[in-house]
Amino acid sequence: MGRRVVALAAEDKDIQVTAAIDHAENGLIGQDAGLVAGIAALNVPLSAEWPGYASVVIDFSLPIAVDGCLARCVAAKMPLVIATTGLQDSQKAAIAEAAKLIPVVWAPSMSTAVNLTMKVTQQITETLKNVTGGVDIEIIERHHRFKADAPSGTALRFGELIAEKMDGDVKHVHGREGETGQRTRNEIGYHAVRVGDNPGEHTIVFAMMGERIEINVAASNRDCYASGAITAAKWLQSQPAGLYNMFDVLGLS
Ligand SMILES: NC(=O)C1=CN([C@@H]2O[C@H](COP(=O)(O)OP(=O)(O)OC[C@H]3O[C@@H](n4cnc5c(N)ncnc54)[C@H](OP(=O)(O)O)[C@@H]3O)[C@@H](O)[C@H]2O)C=CC1
Ligand SMILES: O=C(O)C1=N[C@H](C(=O)O)C[C@H](O)C1
Repeated sequence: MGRRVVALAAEDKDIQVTAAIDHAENGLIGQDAGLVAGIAALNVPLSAEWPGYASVVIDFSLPIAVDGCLARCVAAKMPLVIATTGLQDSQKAAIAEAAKLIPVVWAPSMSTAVNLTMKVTQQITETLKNVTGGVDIEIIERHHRFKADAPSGTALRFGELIAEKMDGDVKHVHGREGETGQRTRNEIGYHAVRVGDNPGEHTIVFAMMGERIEINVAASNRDCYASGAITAAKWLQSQPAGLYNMFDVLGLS
């Protein structure tokens, strides 16, 4: 993702890429970030050192890197867009604390299509939750074989948003195996598929007795996430300290 963010940001006349950060052991440290991204040289070396200041920071990394990134941004008062998924609850709490001091956009999917689909699935849930015979809601996500976390942050967010619209306690069930017994009413099932180079696909199934709806939202490539993060970064620069998500950025709140 870092490569695509650099490449798309470099094409944007309103953006100057001033730093590209990775960890010190990365074999590409010292090489030009533009060349690493497959575009012309930017005269910005990929570095493990943070700049003193940048007007906004975009983080696509690993959970282990997020705490340090957050600390740097708070110390230098830099607005931060966090796209990394698979975070621990303690890290989510740290993000909320940091957002009291700096503006933060945090979202498991920067894609416009995904965020719109989240709204649609909430609407469907509200309409179907008390349908005669009941509705079973399951979330199937597909991603590339390199993905390190499961289920995807986006699938979990779909589940949270859908659960907000259901009545009573919701049980989140991750995969099924063995003598599971019959499906209970108030559960949401999650299924993580890892295949080839899939850039991200989510299918939300609303199944009733006799008919069903399946909503599928799929990326053709990863640029929807990179350009969404860039849109978020531009928007964030004029916001006060606070915790925002892509609904806020896209005007869907
Ligand atoms: N919100 C969204 O829309 C999207 C979110 N994501 C999420 O973004 C994250 C990154 O995805 P992706 O680019 O595919 O993953 P990659 O593993 O390809 O990239 C992660 C990068 O972070 C680097 N890194 C590791 N540790 C550190 C550190 N301490 N400081 C700085 N950089 C570090 C890695 O370096 P090295 O390879 O040397 O370890 C690597 O270059 C994932 O959590 C993914 O789920 C992805 C797409 C969209
Ligand atoms: O790792 C990925 O590739 C993606 N991760 C995000 C997630 O976990 O939801 C977003 C997108 O689906 C791509």
